[in-house]
Amino acid sequence: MNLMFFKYQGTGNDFVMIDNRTKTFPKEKTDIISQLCDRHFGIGADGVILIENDDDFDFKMIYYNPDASETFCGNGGRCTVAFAKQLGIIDSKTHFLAVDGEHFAEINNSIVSLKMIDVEEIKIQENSVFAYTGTQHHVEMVNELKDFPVYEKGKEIRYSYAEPGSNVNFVEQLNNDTFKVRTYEKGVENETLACGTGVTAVAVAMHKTNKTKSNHIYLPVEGGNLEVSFKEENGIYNNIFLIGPAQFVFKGNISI
Ligand SMILES: N[C@@H](CCC[C@H](N)C(=O)O)C(=O)O
Repeated sequence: MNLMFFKYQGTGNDFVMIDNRTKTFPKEKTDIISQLCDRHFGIGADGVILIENDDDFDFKMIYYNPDASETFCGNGGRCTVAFAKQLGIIDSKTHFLAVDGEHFAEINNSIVSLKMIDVEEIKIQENSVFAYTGTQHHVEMVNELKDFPVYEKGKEIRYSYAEPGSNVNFVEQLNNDTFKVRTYEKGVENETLACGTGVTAVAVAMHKTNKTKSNHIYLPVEGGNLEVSFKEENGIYNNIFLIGPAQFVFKGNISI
């Protein structure tokens, strides 16, 4: 079968995007997902995203990690909004459905502001924080993040959580509202250049543990700069927005 794909990236977190409104993508063949993401034998990506029709929303986003596990992806969500605009499904504002629920978003000159789910689950642990932001995130502060062994330590911590495990974010505070982040992603099983649900977890974790009083946080990552703004009411974080660039890279056809 010949498959048309679009490649997008958001702060270096890159995705193969497929317009599956015709429902022709063979979802049951999970090895195809890994093949498409393979950087040597496929297109190369941190995940695969399908856009499908939905009766009640502008579209439905389906996200797969390279190991074919399904979850939500923040940068993927931002890229999906840009892709929906390129396909002519939306103009500048949208309301769409994903595995973690509904999302609102707005796109202006390739900058996508994506409303994330409310964060109710924030667990303060001995030297870290765990937060659920559409997927599982461990947040830990370290010194000298530039030289920190993100892959080795991330892999160890990722498997210390019960199935499905957790993504692992290492953080260094740069000033009162700015935190540098490097993330080990489960499902990719490696460090990626950025993680949207990850920086969202970092922003709420830093606020919750009084590392910042700001509700608009700047998050430099390996692939660029992200921002997260939020409101906090009785320990629950709502009106959370993940903000950053989402860019089309190229399109093509691949035989699967
Ligand atoms: N890069 C993503 C997160 C993708 C999902 C993650 N690997 C998981 O399994 O939870 C993001 O931008 O949020």
